[in-house]
Amino acid sequence: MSARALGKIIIQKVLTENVHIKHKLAANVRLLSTPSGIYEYINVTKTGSNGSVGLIQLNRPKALNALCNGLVNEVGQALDILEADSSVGAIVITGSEKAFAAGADIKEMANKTYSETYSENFTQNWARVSTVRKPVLAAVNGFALGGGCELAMMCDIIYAGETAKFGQPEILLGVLPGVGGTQRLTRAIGKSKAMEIVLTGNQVPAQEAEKMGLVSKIFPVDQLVNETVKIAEKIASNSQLANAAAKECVNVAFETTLTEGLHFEKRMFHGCFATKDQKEGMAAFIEKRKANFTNE
Ligand SMILES: CCC/C=C/C(=O)SCCNC(=O)CCNC(=O)[C@H](O)C(C)(C)COP(=O)([O-])OP(=O)([O-])OC[C@H]1O[C@@H](n2cnc3c(N)ncnc32)[C@H](O)[C@@H]1OP(=O)([O-])[O-]
Repeated sequence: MSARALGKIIIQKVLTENVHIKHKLAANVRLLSTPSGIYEYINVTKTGSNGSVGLIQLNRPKALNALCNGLVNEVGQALDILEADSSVGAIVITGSEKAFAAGADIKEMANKTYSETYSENFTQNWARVSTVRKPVLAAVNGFALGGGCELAMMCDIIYAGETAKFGQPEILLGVLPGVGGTQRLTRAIGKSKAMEIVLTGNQVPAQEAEKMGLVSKIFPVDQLVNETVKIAEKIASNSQLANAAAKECVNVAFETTLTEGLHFEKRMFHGCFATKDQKEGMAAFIEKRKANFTNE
């Protein structure tokens, strides 16, 4: 089958069974593929007005989007492409209604030895998500467990469907979270709650996760992706330079003292005055018109 025919089938799949992209958004969907061909474990499209939102949908339904090495590599490739595409201002990562991702692929890693994990530097390819400079939003329906919860936490904003469930059940497998679960969870919700989740392996419903501060907002299951794309579209309409600088500042808040963080933020703010987008944004306000940012 030709790549074009395969592409058509995948687009149709995206439109009909996957992520409830409504007609307005679907009209903008364009298929993206790797340099070497079509993805096996994910669907990647550009959506929103002018294709300004990159949408990555994890698509390994039989294994509840378990994060095998191939899937994680594909997410990395897609992020490279979307990061390099100047027409994309924000990225959304989602799964299916049943599962965002049920964790790292247990079957794939069950027989690994310590020397293999150490020499391969197992999980190093997961880090790509957290190094993306454009805003990344997670739209979580269903299970976000283990590495799935960690993947969501690598994103900048987490939105959840009403029936989403978060958890770090690695302890039940005789291990512990390995791609940031203990660290990001503790920073997000504090020691006691994080410890409870990590040590019990219990699943936390979306409503509870929202109260703890892990989730920013909850939407009905069938509206989650649409609503997340809408917010991503709004973010994508900002200056990409200002977005990246603001994201850097918020992330620095996790890594440094308040004094250092305030200093860094002030310097980044000063830096904005070197951009055309600052001139355009402020002129647009004064002239009572919409800003037309050029990311310069
Ligand atoms: C690496 C960095 C550190 C991260 C570590 C981790 O994430 S450790 C992981 C932490 N995560 C966990 O411990 C969660 C493990 N998963 C579960 O506990 C349950 O699947 C469930 C509660 C999510 C859903 O229950 P349910 O009764 O609705 O569904 P079901 O159970 O019938 O599953 C359907 C199919 O999906 C398959 N599959 C699912 N997950 C995985 C996986 N992670 N792997 C592989 N396969 C997985 C499952 O085997 C089955 O396939 P089969 O056998 O029919 O060919």
